[in-house]
Amino acid sequence: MDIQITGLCRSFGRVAALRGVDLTVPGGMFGLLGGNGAGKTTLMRVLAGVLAPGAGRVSVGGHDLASRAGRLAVQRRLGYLPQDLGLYPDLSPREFLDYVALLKGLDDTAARRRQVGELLDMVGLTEVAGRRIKGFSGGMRRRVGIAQALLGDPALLVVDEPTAGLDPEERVRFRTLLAGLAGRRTVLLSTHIVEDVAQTCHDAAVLAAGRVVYTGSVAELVRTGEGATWEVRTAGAPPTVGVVVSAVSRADGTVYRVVSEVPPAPDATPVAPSLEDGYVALMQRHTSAPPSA
Ligand SMILES: Nc1ncnc2c1ncn2[C@@H]1O[C@H](COP(=O)(O)OP(=O)(O)OP(=O)(O)O)[C@@H](O)[C@H]1O
Repeated sequence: MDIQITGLCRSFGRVAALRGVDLTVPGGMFGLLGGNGAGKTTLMRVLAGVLAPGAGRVSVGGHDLASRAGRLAVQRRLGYLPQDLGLYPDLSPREFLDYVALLKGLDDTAARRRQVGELLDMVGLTEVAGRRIKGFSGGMRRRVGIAQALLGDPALLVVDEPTAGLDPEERVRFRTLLAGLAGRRTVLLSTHIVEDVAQTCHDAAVLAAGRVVYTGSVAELVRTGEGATWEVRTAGAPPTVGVVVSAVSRADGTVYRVVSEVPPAPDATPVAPSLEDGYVALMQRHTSAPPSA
């Protein structure tokens, strides 16, 4: 289910959260990156029909979100995992999913139970399906969250910061689960964890201050860091030019990885960029460019 967004604006009082977003999401798994306050959650909430769009046009699977009929049509085919999904701690995942399925209008008891069972299986919670959610780890709770979003087999899955706060093992497991879901549906993954996008998405967009500053392939975003990623070995002070993205301390000094348009030190060595380097280079160029109207 493709998404076409043109000139989308959305404000909260005097705060302009989205300031003319133009974006096309073709399908498959698509990453939406951006720092705190960039507008990611606002965009997700507009797409999920939780917030009405301000100015601009948003079309999802050919349905225009400006009309109530369009929003309803999209909501029927959309699953949403918000950043702060409230789970009922005293329910088991089976009870919780059954409850959400009822709210979503799955009235046929046998079909509902079958679907809940299949989803519990898909997210790897069958063995704990009868236990109370309150004893679950962060990763298990997110898996309950993704299962509720998948009720009704939506063609579009909108997932907001799903791996924040998870330990590395849970994070890897959760993002692999998401990537597997993208086979036959569109998954829009909003995150500020660059590595999650690097490992799961072919295409991505970057939001900054309510605008799209990059949209295209992840490989191309990595290339933004080419010629601007360096290593500096020193026993002295850290480089003051560019952005230090990592510092590995060793017995003979520290190796700094630096993103900078110019060599950050006379003996700096150019290195191949990662997605994080490309992202930092993009943000650097964006913030040093004169503001557009
Ligand atoms: N309900 C609201 N009322 C007032 N301001 C809001 C509201 N929601 C978002 N904002 C503001 O809009 C801007 C964009 O916020 P948003 O939550 O969309 O960004 P984000 O990219 O998701 O950030 P984060 O990664 O921190 O969640 C911020 O300045 C935020 O303070």
